[in-house]
Amino acid sequence: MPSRPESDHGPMWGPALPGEAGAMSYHDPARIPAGAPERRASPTLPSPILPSPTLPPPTTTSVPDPTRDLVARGLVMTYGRSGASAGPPALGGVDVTVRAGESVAVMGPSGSGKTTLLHVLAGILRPTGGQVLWRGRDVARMSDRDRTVLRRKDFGFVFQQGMLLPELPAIENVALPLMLGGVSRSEATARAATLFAPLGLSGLEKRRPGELSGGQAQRVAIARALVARPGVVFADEPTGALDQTTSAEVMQHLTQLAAHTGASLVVVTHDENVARWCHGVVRVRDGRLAGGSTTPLPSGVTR
Ligand SMILES: Nc1ncnc2c1ncn2[C@@H]1O[C@H](COP(=O)(O)OP(=O)(O)OP(=O)(O)O)[C@@H](O)[C@H]1O
Repeated sequence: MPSRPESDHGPMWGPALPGEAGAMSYHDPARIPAGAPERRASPTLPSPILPSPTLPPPTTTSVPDPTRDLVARGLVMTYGRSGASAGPPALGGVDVTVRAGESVAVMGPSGSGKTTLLHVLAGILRPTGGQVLWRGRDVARMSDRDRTVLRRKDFGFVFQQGMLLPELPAIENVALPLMLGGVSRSEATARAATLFAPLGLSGLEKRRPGELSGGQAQRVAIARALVARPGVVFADEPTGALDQTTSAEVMQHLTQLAAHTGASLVVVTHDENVARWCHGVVRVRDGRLAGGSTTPLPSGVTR
């Protein structure tokens, strides 16, 4: 059994090592330190839609690795002008680590800062303070142009309504991120086509988004988010417009395809049934992690 060092680094995203003396169990809420992401039991998977992931299982080390993981420290986000007219911060000092290849659900009441956190992690919003470390770079300090390139190359996105381009057939919606990255139309379309069968979308390649059901459209959006093999997929209420059964199917496809390609996953959701599909849960209240503790920086990383 691999050894897990006694951790002074707070949240650990590696799977609990059952039976190991002193190992933190993510399945026992009483043993989770304040502010640490909860570790979730795996949902019972129906029969797999995709082949099993061929990549190594998620890391079991406890110290975040900013060269592989998405590591955010001390995130502060205040909308509007600074000074007296500024409202309370939407994020008031949040630390989150999303380990390579793992999935995390972000939960919390309406207005607690979930979407703001997702947008800051994904480089859509520049935070007022703090760091977002991704593959050795601080996303928060990149130029607008570099963040645009980063979002296109390294990140994928799924939104509540899919946000597919209504005038394009499904296959072209999926191929689009590749074409924007310089891949030829024929190769992009061929690569996009390989995702339709695993996602249960065979035969729907030429349909326009308006001719798809909500669940089918979200599966097309999942294909589009993952076709360029991003390092992280960000999903904001990806099942918010779906019924429970369709929602479970979409989450199964999303988590399986992410695992198959090795992508990490950040899912904002109000739904505990959606969060069950993720390795861990971060709870946000009033712009802070519920419990309020912060995670020390990994060694070698400075604020
Ligand atoms: N563009 C904006 N300008 C000003 N304030 C904003 C903006 N976007 C969000 N806020 C405020 O920031 C806080 C957090 O909003 P956010 O959308 O992140 O919450 P949320 O948890 O995602 O909410 P919901 O679950 O309702 O979508 C709220 O008080 C909100 O009013």
